[in-house]
Amino acid sequence: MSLSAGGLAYGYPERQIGSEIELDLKPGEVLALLGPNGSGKTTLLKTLLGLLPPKGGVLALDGRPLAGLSIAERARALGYVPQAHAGTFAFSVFTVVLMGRTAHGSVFAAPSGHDRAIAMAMLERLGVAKLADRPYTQISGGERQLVLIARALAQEPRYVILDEPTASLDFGNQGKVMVEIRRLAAEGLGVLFTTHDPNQALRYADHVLMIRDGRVLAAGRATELLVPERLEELYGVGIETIRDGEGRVAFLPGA
Ligand SMILES: Nc1ncnc2c1ncn2[C@@H]1O[C@H](COP(=O)(O)OP(=O)(O)OP(=O)(O)O)[C@@H](O)[C@H]1O
Repeated sequence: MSLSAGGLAYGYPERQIGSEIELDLKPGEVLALLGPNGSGKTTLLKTLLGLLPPKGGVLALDGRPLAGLSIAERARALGYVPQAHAGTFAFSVFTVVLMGRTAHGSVFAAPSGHDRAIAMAMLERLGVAKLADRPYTQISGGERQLVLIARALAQEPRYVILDEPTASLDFGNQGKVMVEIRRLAAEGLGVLFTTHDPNQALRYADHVLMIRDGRVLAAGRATELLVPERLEELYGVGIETIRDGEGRVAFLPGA
């Protein structure tokens, strides 16, 4: 069981962004994807989700080629939390989360009581149940991010893919979301997230995939890969390492 890519080339119709990507995300595991701006992280996520067709190589979900799965099968397996943008339509927050349930029913069927209960439970889990009746267009960027996570979880997927899930969150909510990510893995989901913060990857991810210019720079266990030399190579800046008395480290950019 895994979400895997082998020799994957990916990009847009007119433009290849990355190639030779090897990736294997197992249930119960957290994988952090790190790379400089424009290195191809979001495009890779969209390819793993089946939103962009691969330009080469193999993509498989639990051993089956991703391209052979129906949209509904994919939606039941893979939850996606995109970077939060202001919505166009003033659906209520509750309706946005309820949309995550369409993966489990007919697009035309009315949501069941069970669907509504799950949507509300996920809003509560993310601490935003009080926003349920508010228009999605009239909540803050950070609140939108939490609502999008609730929507992905309402899908009850086996894998969750999050694009910079903490980018617009305050310090407290960053911690809350990262703890939630660990909790999802403990419940058996495979979790893949992108981040610009190596400290977050070190603290919350089991494995790390570093990409630069669409190529794998390094892949492996977070504790082994997240060292200053490697981060300097990835980001092209000096890195300062802070250590506490118990051997824990944190990194600061621009040393
Ligand atoms: N729709 C598109 N068509 C063509 N090229 C695109 C498109 N969207 C993004 N790109 C290009 O693809 C490359 C990778 O972009 P991508 O968004 O995947 O990077 P990223 O690593 O997620 O960046 P960031 O950390 O800044 O969010 C960039 O050069 C970008 O300009």
